[in-house]
Amino acid sequence: RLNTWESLTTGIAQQAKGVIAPKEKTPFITFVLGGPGSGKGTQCIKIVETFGFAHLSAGDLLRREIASKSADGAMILNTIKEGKIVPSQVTVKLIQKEMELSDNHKFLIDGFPRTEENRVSFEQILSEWQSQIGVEPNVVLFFDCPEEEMVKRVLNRNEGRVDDNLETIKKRLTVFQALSLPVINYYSEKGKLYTIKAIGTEDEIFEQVRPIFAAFETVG
Ligand SMILES: Nc1ncnc2c1ncn2[C@@H]1O[C@H](COP(=O)(O)OP(=O)(O)O)[C@@H](O)[C@H]1O
Ligand SMILES: O=c1ccn([C@@H]2O[C@H](COP(=O)(O)OP(=O)(O)O)[C@@H](O)[C@H]2O)c(=O)[nH]1
Ligand SMILES: [Mg+2]
Repeated sequence: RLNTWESLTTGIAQQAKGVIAPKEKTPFITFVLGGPGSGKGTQCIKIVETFGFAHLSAGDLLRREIASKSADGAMILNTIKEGKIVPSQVTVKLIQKEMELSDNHKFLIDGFPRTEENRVSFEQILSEWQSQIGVEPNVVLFFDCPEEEMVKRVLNRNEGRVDDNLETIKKRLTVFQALSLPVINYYSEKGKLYTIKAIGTEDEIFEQVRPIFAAFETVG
């Protein structure tokens, strides 16, 4: 019997690709959290290479909306320039669509949830899809990085982002402290949080990340 997740995702996958690709596996969801410049995106690439996850960057999905000149594009651009958080319904819808279109069942959700409101909205979606197996992510990674290091990295990022300037970075750090740390604390209390000391080389940091996912691989 198809569960809710399977029937939903199969229907959409068929429409999109013209093939029947039933999803047999329970989704495995990882949230990747940490301040701006803490190295989330960089480590996600390594996790994808090593463990075969689908990488969904909330920031990339929002930037894609801006680039495609969609109805929400101008609002998203202004919000990002101000270092504020886009309304949950917009971000959750984009993430949901990507998950439905993916052939993968292992998801890295990078840079989301950034607020308690983001978290609750996403968990509501999960609960509709998979009421039988709970509404929590399986793993929450927290890249813990000193502010001065994050500022240095963001100013050197060179991706032409409208928010990678000192003025916006200061706002983003304030938003991170006020709105995102409560989400991290929530998952810490739930026993889901894996804190990574996010200083050192990319490879050194990945050696802290690797055993977390390796442990889940052996469990199955
Ligand atoms: N361990 C590291 N040491 C130095 N620079 C890093 C490290 N990891 C990532 N960077 C660089 O810092 C910048 C921010 O990294 P990124 O992965 O985009 O972070 P985030 O997604 O958390 O904002 C990028 O230019 C990246 O190349
Ligand atoms: O769930 C999200 C993710 C991102 N953003 C916005 O997009 C910006 C860039 O996010 P991204 O994750 O790309 O930045 P990073 O932390 O990687 O530097 C943030 O500052 C927010 O303004 C948002 O509103 N909601
Ligand atoms: Mg990023």
